[in-house]
Amino acid sequence: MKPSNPPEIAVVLVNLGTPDAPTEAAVRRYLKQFLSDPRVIEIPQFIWQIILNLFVLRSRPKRVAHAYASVWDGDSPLRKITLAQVDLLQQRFDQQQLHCKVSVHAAMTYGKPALTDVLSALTAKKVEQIVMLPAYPQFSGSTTGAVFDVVAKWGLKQRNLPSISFVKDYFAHPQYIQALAESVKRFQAQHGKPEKLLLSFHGIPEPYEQKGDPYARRCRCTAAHLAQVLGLERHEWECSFQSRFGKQEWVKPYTDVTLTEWGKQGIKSVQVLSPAFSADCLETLEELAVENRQTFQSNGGGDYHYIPALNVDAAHIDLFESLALPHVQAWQQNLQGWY
Ligand SMILES: C=CC1=C(C)c2cc3[nH]c(cc4nc(cc5[nH]c(cc1n2)c(C)c5CCC(=O)O)C(CCC(=O)O)=C4C)c(C)c3C=C
Ligand SMILES: [Fe+2]
Ligand SMILES: [Fe+2]
Repeated sequence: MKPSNPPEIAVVLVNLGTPDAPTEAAVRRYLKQFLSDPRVIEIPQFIWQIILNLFVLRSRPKRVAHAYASVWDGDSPLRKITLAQVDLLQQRFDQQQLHCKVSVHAAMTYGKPALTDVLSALTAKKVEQIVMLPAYPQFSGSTTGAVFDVVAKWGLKQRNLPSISFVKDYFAHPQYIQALAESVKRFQAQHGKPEKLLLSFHGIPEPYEQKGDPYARRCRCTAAHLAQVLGLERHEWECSFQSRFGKQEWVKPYTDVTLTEWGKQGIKSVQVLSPAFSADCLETLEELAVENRQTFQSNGGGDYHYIPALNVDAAHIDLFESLALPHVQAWQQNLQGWY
């Protein structure tokens, strides 16, 4: 028997997550959830939970809440931009000649809108085809892997499961590289070409890479593709890693160390792009745009500019559409007998 309504396909754009408010209490709640994920912190949980609760969650939330307050724009930039991306992607699917209804949703691995709530709401609406689009250009177990985990854990509690497909990542997708290149060219048309372009990616602990996480290799690959499309000589750009957390070694070179060295060398102008972030957030608007400027300039460096993330650029939404559309079309084929 056919269902009375035509089937609906859902696309879920997932990002990391962010606190509900720029307050110490909200940041503590968010960090507790985020940093309790064994995908993020690979220390045995019984030891880590003691360190987390006795030390990290006592000292870090106050400082980090202050940083969030400095970038808060009525809401967390990460959530605001993700919601805007979803609206634009919905408009794209509304314009497609498809037989099924396609609905686009925002979700976060930690915080709100919670991915588990989005999945439950979709199944309550009898949506049986879901395309997961984690907005991480470079796969890492600590980010995209964590999205898989949330979906799998949610699935453990469901008697009737939807069909779910995943976009793994898009670190060398020509539309992604082209969108980054165009954003750099647009920025440089206004601000001129710098002596150095720094491609600064969020880091991961070095042992994660040694154990097989492909993230840092994919970042280096994105950087090399982008430099090639921009026609840069090797001395004109560098790839580095930022946002270290904890005491262990992270993948290198470090962004702050690179900027310190460049400052000391008297580099006159630097532009920084952060291709791992699909939306501007604390790590770009505060750490890159403010903290690292200070690091570079206090060490003798000159002009410093942060180039915004792809955010709601039309080329970025085009890319999301290209990534999700083949999955939507495949589901539509499967559903053909239903309408
Ligand atoms: C071991 C800790 C961490 C790993 C591994 C890690 C990987 C990782 N994170 C992102 C993207 C984002 N991270 C953000 C914030 C953030 N990241 C960590 C720690 C690790 N990240 C912390 C503790 C925080 C919170 C802020 C702080 O306390 O310093 C954000 C921003 C969220 C926001 O609200 O704006 C993003 C986005 C990637 C891509 C990644 C590895 C691939
Ligand atoms: Fe992070
Ligand atoms: Fe940071």
